[in-house]
Amino acid sequence: MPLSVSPSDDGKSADIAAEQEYLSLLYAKLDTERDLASRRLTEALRSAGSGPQAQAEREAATATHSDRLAQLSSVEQGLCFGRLDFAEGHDGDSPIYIGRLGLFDEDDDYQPLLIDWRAPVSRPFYLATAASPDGVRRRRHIRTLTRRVVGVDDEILDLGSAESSDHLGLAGEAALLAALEKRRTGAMSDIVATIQAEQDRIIRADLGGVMVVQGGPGTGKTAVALHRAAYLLYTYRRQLDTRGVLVVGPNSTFLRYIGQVLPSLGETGVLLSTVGELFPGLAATGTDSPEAAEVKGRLTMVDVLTQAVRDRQTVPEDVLEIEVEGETFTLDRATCARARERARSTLKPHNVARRGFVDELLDALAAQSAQRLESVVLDNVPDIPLAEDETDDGELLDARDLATIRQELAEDPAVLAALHGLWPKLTPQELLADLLTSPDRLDSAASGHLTDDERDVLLRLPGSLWTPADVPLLDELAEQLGEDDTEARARRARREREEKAYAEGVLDILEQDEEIFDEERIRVSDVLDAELLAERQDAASVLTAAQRAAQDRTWTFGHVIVDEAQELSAMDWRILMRRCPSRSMTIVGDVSQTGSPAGTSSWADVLTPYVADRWRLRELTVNYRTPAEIMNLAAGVLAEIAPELRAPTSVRETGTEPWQREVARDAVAGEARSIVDHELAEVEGGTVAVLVPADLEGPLSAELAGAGGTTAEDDNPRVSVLTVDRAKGLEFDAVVVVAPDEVVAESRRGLNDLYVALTRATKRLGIVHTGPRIPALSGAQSAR
Ligand SMILES: Nc1ncnc2c1ncn2[C@@H]1O[C@H](COP(=O)(O)OP(=O)(O)OP(=O)(O)O)[C@@H](O)[C@H]1O
Repeated sequence: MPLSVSPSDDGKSADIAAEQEYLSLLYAKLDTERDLASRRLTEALRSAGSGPQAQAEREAATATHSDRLAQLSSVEQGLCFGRLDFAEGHDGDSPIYIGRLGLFDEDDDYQPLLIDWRAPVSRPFYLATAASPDGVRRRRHIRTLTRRVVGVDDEILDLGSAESSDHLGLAGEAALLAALEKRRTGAMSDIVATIQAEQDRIIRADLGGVMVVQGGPGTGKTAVALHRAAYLLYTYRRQLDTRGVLVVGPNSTFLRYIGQVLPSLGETGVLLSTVGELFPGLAATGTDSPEAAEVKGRLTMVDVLTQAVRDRQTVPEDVLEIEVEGETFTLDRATCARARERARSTLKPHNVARRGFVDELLDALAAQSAQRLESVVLDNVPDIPLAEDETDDGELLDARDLATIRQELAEDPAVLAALHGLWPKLTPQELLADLLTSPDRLDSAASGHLTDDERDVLLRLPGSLWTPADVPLLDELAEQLGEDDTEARARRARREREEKAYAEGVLDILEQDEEIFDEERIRVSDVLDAELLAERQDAASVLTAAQRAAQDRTWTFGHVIVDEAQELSAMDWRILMRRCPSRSMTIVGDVSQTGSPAGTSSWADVLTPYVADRWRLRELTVNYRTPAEIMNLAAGVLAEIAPELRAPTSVRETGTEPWQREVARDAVAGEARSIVDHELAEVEGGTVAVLVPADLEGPLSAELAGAGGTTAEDDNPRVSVLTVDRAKGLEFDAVVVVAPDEVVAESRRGLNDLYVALTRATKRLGIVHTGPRIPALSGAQSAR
């Protein structure tokens, strides 16, 4: 039975007063820590000293203190939210307080005043039950508003209460229900005070390997994924600080929605990104037709791109003539084909293998030039008898002369143009734009891989915007094309040599100091060598791993978390796997909510190519968002999508049934405002979403402009008009689904989009039919 909401007991004034005293002490401590961090930051910014060492130290200190300051400021709201009291005889009888970060008392041997929710000792707060109390006698949720305690909710964990406990096994029911009943603001909140046991086990799972979290709508997958990022950064700080954590979401609306959760947990070292943003310097602002996106997402595109690259490595039909300063040089087909074969056989990427191809053809041209020079000389110089000690090797030009000739040819514009024509140096953007705008190139590359119709959907006009589905293709090409970085590498090696020499100098100075003061001490060089020191200096850069990663296509992350993972195409998975060679990943999603035609309905299908069967599955089964009345209706739709799947169990009921009514298609826009105003009044300041088929989005957005006081610039609007794909992962207090038959008809995956639409509401759901009714929705009550 789902729970009903009952007003929590705020009458425990003595308890509240006692907790207030402790909370005030914690905030006083927080203020002291903040002052300290702020003073240290000011000192670091003012610190004198020039030279690379002083500068690196200043930057590192500035970064450390400003991070600390940001962390201390981010925990202002809800600093402490829990307390555990232990049974007699349990080691450490005194209660512990649990909060957003750890605070310690320096004057009392660093006794903990507040324990970070991620620390192992906090765990019983989330896991202890009456049946398995783990030494806990009482779990107390402390509710606060700004710095004031406004209520406490206690659970006594003894066997007597075990029998009466709810079958969902919820921890801290009163606090949980209070959190779930809150009006939605349009931005996701953290759940740190009310994480449930099945969620906690996922959040704290080991770092390594691939873990898939499958769960129905509203089971907290997104919340769990974000708290897991915070947990991993806390627990594996050293490992993850340098490589960072990547959280991938389906679109920028979703990323905005979840954007505040990690900062509110004091974590800023995470890169939030869509797949479409993973190619630095490129904005994928265009949109593909669903058909084009689906074709671009197929794995076979790797073969198409491989062929497209090979097609750019050409040889002349017969003989290529090159005019250099009035003389004609030639490259015949056989010479070029030989050079191409040898370059390809190195298996190096196109731009790197090009060097070998060019070298070989330059040799051929230089040999022609040398031959000509020699015959000119021989034709014009009379035979001179050799001296006794001379031999005739038949060569008039030595190696240096040949090198000069070759160099001159290599710089000649006509030669450069000819070599470029045969094997051009290419960027991914150049190649893909050429491919998608040229029917001939596309025909050649896609032959044997795509049908004519599939090729046609890929073709586009020159100058078209890049789309998110192009990004994995560009990334693939970046790998296949490579970069001829010979010069950049030489520069880097030079810089590294200089840094190492400098670091050796620093070590020498330190060692001299040590010799003077203490001959017995371990030497610096025993624990630190010059290479390590040089590396540290580099790592001391002020940029966080997430910031550096955002600028570097080849960056690999310490851990990757993928949300709404069911939507990703096979090509999306390729780019993500490339960013995470360690395969330390958390993948969350729901295969019954897949909307994208390129997405998946099987985790095994997408993962097997990368990790075979070495991935573990965890499931979430309780729906925290959608009340039972709405979920009952949605469950009918799920039964038609996948009869073998069970809808998650709703944690609460509201007593409000979903409503439905009919409105003529051409009257919907006219009726929209009164429907929305009614819903706004019902949710008393909460949010309302109108979910529509694509061609009603424009008219209804225009009609509802300004509804609920929403302006076009609002990041968190009170009223949103959205197609279902854009509402994925989001939630609203009231949802109105307009023209469900059209939503189903335009979805390439049948009823999945409708299932997503029905499960976005936290309180109220309405359905406006403009056409034939969908049988699975017959359970909704008729209204007005
Ligand atoms: N333990 C919890 N305590 C309080 N709120 C929770 C808890 N777990 C989940 N929620 C809330 O339930 C709602 C749904 O969570 P979330 O969006 O993470 O679900 P989801 O599984 O990602 O849903 P969907 O697949 O439908 O997008 C959110 O408002 C979230 O804050």
